[in-house]
Amino acid sequence: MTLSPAMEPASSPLPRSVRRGARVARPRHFLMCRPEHFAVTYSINPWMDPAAGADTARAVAQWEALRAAYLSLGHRVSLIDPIEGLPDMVFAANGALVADGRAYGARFAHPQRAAEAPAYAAWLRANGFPDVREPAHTNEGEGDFLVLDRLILAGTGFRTEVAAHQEAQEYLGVPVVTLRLVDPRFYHLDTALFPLGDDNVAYYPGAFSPGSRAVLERLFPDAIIADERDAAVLGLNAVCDGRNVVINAEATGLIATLRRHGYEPVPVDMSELRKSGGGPKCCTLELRPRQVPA
Ligand SMILES: NC(=[NH2+])NCCC[C@H](N)C(=O)O
Repeated sequence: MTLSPAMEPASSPLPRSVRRGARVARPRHFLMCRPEHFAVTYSINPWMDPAAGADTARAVAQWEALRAAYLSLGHRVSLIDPIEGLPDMVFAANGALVADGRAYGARFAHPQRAAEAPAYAAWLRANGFPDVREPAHTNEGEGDFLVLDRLILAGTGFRTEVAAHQEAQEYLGVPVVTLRLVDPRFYHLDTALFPLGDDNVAYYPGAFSPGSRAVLERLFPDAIIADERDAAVLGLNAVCDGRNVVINAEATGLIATLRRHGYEPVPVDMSELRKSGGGPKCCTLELRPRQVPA
């Protein structure tokens, strides 16, 4: 039933636009890498247990379903060729940070992934993003840099160095806000927080230092707060286009909360890729074109 404005309850917890179902999706351009060489052969985060093994065919099937979900939502997906011997290359988010048509290249914290950085930089240069900055400091791309409308949130504590936050800010000319991660299960910012559009976010407070939690409360008084159960299935490793939220299916509490706030959850099964510590967002690098001034 649609309420006429006069009939709306005086103190509804949600903004009027949400009650009218006005969340608007914006089409995106994503870069992905098919996990043909996916494996868990080393351990650089607490999710990775080489002894437990991983099923490459299952990972590919889950990844194909993720790609199909993006395409069905009207997004564009480009592909970078996977490289043998780089089992984590499927996690395209770590390959760079692309904003306003320019790319800030990655520099991985662990030697096992180092060769991914030049591969992603070369792809970007050959595919419409000639402006790729070679970073002087360790950073794992969109794993630790999340772009909002007016600022970039940047994680540190496990992988990306604060010096890289400053380097990205100087290069891109966008304010970069440093957030300190403290729980090793949430070693990248994109495992603990995702942008919702409209300069709002969803996050799990327990992943952040007290000071960073206070920063988040101050910046995002209307944020969606996730609990530990949803965080522990990597429910925060989600991709929102402003309306649809592609999210791990097991994050049932967060899925219900998102729906209540007017978002359209699109659950996906990423259980095989989670054995490496990844979810939908990790598999997805957003390619943001140059903004043409209005
Ligand atoms: N954007 C992400 N959170 N990527 C997940 C990367 C997973 C990979 N095994 C690593 O530890 O580096």
